[in-house]
Amino acid sequence: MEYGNRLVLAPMVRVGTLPFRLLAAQYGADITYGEEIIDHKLIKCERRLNEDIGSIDFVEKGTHNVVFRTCHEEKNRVVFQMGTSDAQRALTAAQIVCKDVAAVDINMGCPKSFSISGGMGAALLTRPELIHDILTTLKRNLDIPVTCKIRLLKSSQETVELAQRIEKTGVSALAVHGRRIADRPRDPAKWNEIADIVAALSIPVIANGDVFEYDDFQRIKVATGASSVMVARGALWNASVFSPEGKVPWEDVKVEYIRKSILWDNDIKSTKHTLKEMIMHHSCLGLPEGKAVIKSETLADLAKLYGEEKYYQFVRGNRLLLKGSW
Ligand SMILES: Cc1cc2nc3c(=O)[nH]c(=O)nc-3n(C[C@H](O)[C@H](O)[C@H](O)COP(=O)(O)O)c2cc1C
Repeated sequence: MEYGNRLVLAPMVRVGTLPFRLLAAQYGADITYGEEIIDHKLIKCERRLNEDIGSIDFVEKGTHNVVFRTCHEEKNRVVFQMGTSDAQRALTAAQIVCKDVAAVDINMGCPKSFSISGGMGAALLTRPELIHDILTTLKRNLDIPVTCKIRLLKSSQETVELAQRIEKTGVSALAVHGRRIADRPRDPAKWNEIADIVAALSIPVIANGDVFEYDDFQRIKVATGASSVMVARGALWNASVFSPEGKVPWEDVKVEYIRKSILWDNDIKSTKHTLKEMIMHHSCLGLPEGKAVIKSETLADLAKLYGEEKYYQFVRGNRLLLKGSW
């Protein structure tokens, strides 16, 4: 996997499932991260080939609960992001998916109490020995690239020192979200502090924070010196942000996303969540469209709401025929 000069879809919980990753790739994303999945959860899963839709599913044993779904088409660009606080457990989990993904990334930036109380996400930032243990264990035992994603520490110097320690573990790249743990999404990302890290490291740094337009890719590259850029909210609100030809209207992106959700039989909760985020940004959930999305219980309901019943029926009726084109 090449980490230089890439446009990257950021990991996003409940958003970054297979249809959204394929959507971002269709518009130009080179690397697409999956949503963070906790190691404990993955360890309970078994790999199943889903003959009906042509996907590879990691399903909680004894259930039909799909924890991670991928497909052959994205094998060379999908990054599995994991939440962990333990090297051995992280390895056991990574070994379950490593043959079906392009790379494994460890989330070291999540500030949510769920992550912190479990010693995961941003909690790792204060434990460099544990970071070292996790990354070197994965690196030694996996044949695919290992990376991690961090936030900024209190001072630029502290972040640079940590980044240098991370580089020494042999990771292939480092993604840096240019905010501190206590910062809110509305606080501006500190591109200048990402620049300090880029200057101090030899491995590719993936700059992340406040990219909303295609032109911002160039702006953040110039400001940070990073050649690769990661986008979260800009992509969530309009996945065509990756397109050099400029954005297409968000309504069109939305319908394309619904079609992909139908095609890949996405978890309705994920599809609804993603649609709600789009609608909240561009319109208002209190209007009829938002209310109808909230009320929808199945992909069939959403297909009906957006006039995609024919497509829904076509996909249901032609699964076997379509498989050849996946
Ligand atoms: C809906 C949503 C879900 C997110 N989930 C994750 C996640 O699973 N793992 C992670 O490392 N960061 C997660 N983040 C943080 C983003 O990956 C990214 O670092 C942050 O939003 C800053 O990028 P942006 O300014 O382009 O939004 C999430 C962000 C959003 C908006």
